[in-house]
Amino acid sequence: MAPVAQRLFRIKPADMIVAEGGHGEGGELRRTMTLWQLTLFSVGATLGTGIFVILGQAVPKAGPAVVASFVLAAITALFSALSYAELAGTIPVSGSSYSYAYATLGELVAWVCGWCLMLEYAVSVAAVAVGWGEYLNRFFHDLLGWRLPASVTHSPGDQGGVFNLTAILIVLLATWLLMRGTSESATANVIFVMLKIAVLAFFCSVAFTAFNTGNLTPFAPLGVAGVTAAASQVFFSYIGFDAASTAGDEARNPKRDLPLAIVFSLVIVTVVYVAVALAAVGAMPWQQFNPGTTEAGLALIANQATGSTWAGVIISFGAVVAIASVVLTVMYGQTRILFAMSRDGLIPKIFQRVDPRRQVPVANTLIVALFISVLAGFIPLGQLAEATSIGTLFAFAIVNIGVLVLRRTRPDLPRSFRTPFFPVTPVLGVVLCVIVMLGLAGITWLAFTIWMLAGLLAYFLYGYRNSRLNRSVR
Ligand SMILES: NC(=[NH2+])NCCC[C@H](N)C(=O)O
Repeated sequence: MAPVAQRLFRIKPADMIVAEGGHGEGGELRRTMTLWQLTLFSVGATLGTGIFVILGQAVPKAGPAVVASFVLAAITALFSALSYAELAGTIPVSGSSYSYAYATLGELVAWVCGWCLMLEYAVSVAAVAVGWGEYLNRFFHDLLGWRLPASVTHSPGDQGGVFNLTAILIVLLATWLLMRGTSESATANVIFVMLKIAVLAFFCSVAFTAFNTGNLTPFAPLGVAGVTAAASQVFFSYIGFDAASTAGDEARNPKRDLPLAIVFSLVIVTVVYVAVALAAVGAMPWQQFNPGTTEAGLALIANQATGSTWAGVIISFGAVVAIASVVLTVMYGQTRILFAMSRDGLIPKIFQRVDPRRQVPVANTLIVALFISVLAGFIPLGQLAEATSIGTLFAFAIVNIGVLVLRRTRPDLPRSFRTPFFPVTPVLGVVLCVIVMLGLAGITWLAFTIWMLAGLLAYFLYGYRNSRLNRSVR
């Protein structure tokens, strides 16, 4: 048996990761996704509750300068996106940053990364599902003048909530779709994304009719600190541009397409967000964005701008259909990450069992659905979103470090994309991730610490012993 340190930092060779991509027990994943589908897959995983709900919550922190916060968050995301693109083009498999860390920084870091990805994926699905419920309720309210009772639309303790049934509903619907197979879901996703962009464009056109430049001055009433605080909060809305990196095993031409899909999707969402944020703060004085009452914020602004509820009906209907696509694609991503971790022996085998008829990891999907439902039903949106961001930023930092390491240790590997201005870009990537993390609440840090300790415990009790690399390193 190898000494402990050697086992903790054992590396899974990049070539080996590439060679075994897509094989599970009982079947293989299919290579069906094109560049177009991969890009829209990432956009679909990104545009969601962040822009539809969290924008409204961030305005009181920064004032009209929330637009600058969106740009700041986009820049943070961009540095990490370039690192993702480089690693995705070098090690084009499913499993995202987890697989990259395994090839560069060793098993323990890979495990930590995979554990953070559960925050980025499973926990974020719960957050998104809660935002979905808000729009469903706004839709009922604006169309019928009736809403579901607070007891089944809020988490316990929040405005009389008992448990958030609406959020759980959408999780179950996505589970059902995923069980029917990937390529069908990818096609459905293209339609959802188109709809989502159409709804946001509609919002902009309505809000711009009520645009008042007076609303933009003073631009940054709460100063630079307000802008950065809001940037930490809206960072959540950018999470997901990396989603294509979880579908490497199902991409037709992963080496060429994954890096492009990652960068394209980030550019698309940045343009959309800045336009929507500008339209929102131009249409409504920032003082009227009240942190407690901005539920389904975009619909509310549109109603104010038009003086009637028809615009709200359209926006909330679109949001309900569109945010559903985030739940779908991100849940898909989570199952594929667990698939990769299970293949490596770090979590139990049940996660890599592929149903031979449907070619889908069925048990895996059901376990993920259960975990997400519990979170979505019982924890409020703000906390879920912050937990998502802190875990994601940590994983992003590791990816940036991974680029630095792999250039040194494996300069020979063919890279279909190289991050520009190396090593400045990945180093800045790490620094920006840390700055944004520092903007998150103390309670988020506490939850994150507990989550990480639980992860380490799980690793030493299970993964450390059952790792498939145990057979090669002796
Ligand atoms: N891994 C993910 N793509 N998670 C989804 C993140 C949330 C998404 N950015 C939104 O605004 O709703």
